[in-house]
Amino acid sequence: MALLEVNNLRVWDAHTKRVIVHNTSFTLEEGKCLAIVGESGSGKSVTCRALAQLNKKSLCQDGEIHFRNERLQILSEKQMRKKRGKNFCMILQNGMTAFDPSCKIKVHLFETLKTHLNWEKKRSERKMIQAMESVNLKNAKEIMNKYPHQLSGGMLQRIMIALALALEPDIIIADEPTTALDTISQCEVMEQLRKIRLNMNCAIILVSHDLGVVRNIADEVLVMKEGKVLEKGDTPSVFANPAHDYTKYLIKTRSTISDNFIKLMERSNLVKS
Ligand SMILES: Nc1ncnc2c1ncn2[C@@H]1O[C@H](COP(=O)(O)OP(=O)(O)OP(=O)(O)O)[C@@H](O)[C@H]1O
Repeated sequence: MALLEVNNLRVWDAHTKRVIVHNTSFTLEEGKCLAIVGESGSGKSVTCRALAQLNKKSLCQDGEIHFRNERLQILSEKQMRKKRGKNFCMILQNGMTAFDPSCKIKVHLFETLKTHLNWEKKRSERKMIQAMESVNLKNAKEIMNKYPHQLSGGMLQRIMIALALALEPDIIIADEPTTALDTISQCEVMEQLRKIRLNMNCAIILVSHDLGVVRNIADEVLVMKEGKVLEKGDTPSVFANPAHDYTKYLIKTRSTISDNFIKLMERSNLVKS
């Protein structure tokens, strides 16, 4: 049984009737990493948000999404809210937008852990210190007392990953989690994601423009263009024998950026053996 099964997912704009995601189907197995690739505007983020039913109200969706055989569309918003965080955890492009700028980091963290796990502050603090240390955030207590603008993009991204560690979700949906980061932080964030997966057997849906990273981390790849799935398959096969010219084009043009990145990972012994 697949952890997540998506059948004929379709998303459209209720006002313009424009279809943004066309009849998309895929499955995600327990503990596996599925990468969604495609150029800007191809519908990757809208697809990810549709899974967690987090698109704007002006976007409608149909099709079927089963999580552990449970059909998500029939759940109420309250039931769905419980699933987000505990079962699905989203790590977004820009950590800054995930946090309320007027609150200290700890407020967001403790509220999230209270909502999903019903933990009291003390327990949340203990768990977050442990999780933050495991993603190389030293002085966790001090960091939690800061406001988002007082921390770097890389730190905020790692805090989101630490929160995911604490929540122990079944699926992490990471939508271009390293876009806003410098190369060193990108490398660290990807490594942390891989660690989470290894240590918690957590499945990952990774949206990335960087085909070098995808090749390195993903078990399966889904190629999207103009809201349609052009190609999907296991990573080595897609890279060795891309069926579509568009996939060939992406592999050719989107892998070079990551050469330095891969070298850096190799140097730090972070590349998958
Ligand atoms: N709330 C919305 N209302 C109407 N159209 C939207 C909305 N959100 C996204 N779109 C449109 O849906 C299409 C797909 O957007 P999406 O953000 O999923 O692309 P993407 O592949 O993730 O791109 P990028 O790589 O740049 O993040 C785009 O044309 C975008 O303008």
